[in-house]
Amino acid sequence: MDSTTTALVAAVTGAVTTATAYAYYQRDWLKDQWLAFISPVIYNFLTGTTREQRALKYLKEHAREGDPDSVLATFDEFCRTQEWAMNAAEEKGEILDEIVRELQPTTCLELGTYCGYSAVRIARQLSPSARLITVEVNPDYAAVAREVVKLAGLQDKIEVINVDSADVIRELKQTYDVTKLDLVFLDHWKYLYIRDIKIIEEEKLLKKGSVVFADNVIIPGAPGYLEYIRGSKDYKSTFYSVHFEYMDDMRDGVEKSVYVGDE
Ligand SMILES: C[S@@+](CC[C@H](N)C(=O)[O-])C[C@H]1O[C@@H](n2cnc3c(N)ncnc32)[C@H](O)[C@@H]1O
Ligand SMILES: [Mg+2]
Repeated sequence: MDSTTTALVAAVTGAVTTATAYAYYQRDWLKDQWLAFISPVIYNFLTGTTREQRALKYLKEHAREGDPDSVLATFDEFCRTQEWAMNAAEEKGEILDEIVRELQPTTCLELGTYCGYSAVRIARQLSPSARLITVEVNPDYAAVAREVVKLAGLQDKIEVINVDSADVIRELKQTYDVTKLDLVFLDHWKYLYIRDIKIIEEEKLLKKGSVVFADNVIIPGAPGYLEYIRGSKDYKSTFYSVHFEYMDDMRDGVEKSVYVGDE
């Protein structure tokens, strides 16, 4: 081998080794991408339906109408026995349940509705006068979520808005008659957590004791948000180590931040 070939072989071997090591190091992230985006595309192509339509069909066939607990249990069953979906799932759901029980919020905002699993989870525990505004940018997901909410009988408590989260937050006071938010659930795309919490602050939508609950701060991960919220004197934050949704061998985390700043 001449020196050019030797250098080329060394460079290729080095690149492959580095890429393999990186992929191994990032294997949870890769698994997440596979579950969330790659495998459904293949299945959708083969069946001519979407995962969300398949989930809705399963819910309509198996859940008790007007019974939110049955809708949640059936959705969990679908995700564990049929297809994975990016719902907050049981373990994080129980933490969310506990927050709602303790806080007794009147006005709740969720960013990232998807099929409405966590919206149903939150709204089923709200008092008669309380409400949840949930925001979903994808029209197909929003349409499924509205049907899931209706199946659970919670359409009077949950408003599903199909607009980008930033636009809704800026309109909350004017258009949606919101004064302050008691509970904010951040569960849309992770890089948007920091953008949107800052808009929520600018709009002065938090009051002392408001809770901001952020999902998936480890997988896919929201490091910038964690650094911001933990470094701010306006929040007291607690991290919970939990399993990634429907994956008993993957660790994720959620961050509960209580607002203690000026109103
Ligand atoms: C992880 S899923 C939400 C899961 C849901 N909270 C649950 O636990 O049942 C994230 C959702 O956020 C939506 N999303 C992403 N960016 C958004 C934005 N800027 N505004 C509103 N929704 C957004 C995505 O379309 C996706 O459906
Ligand atoms: Mg999530």
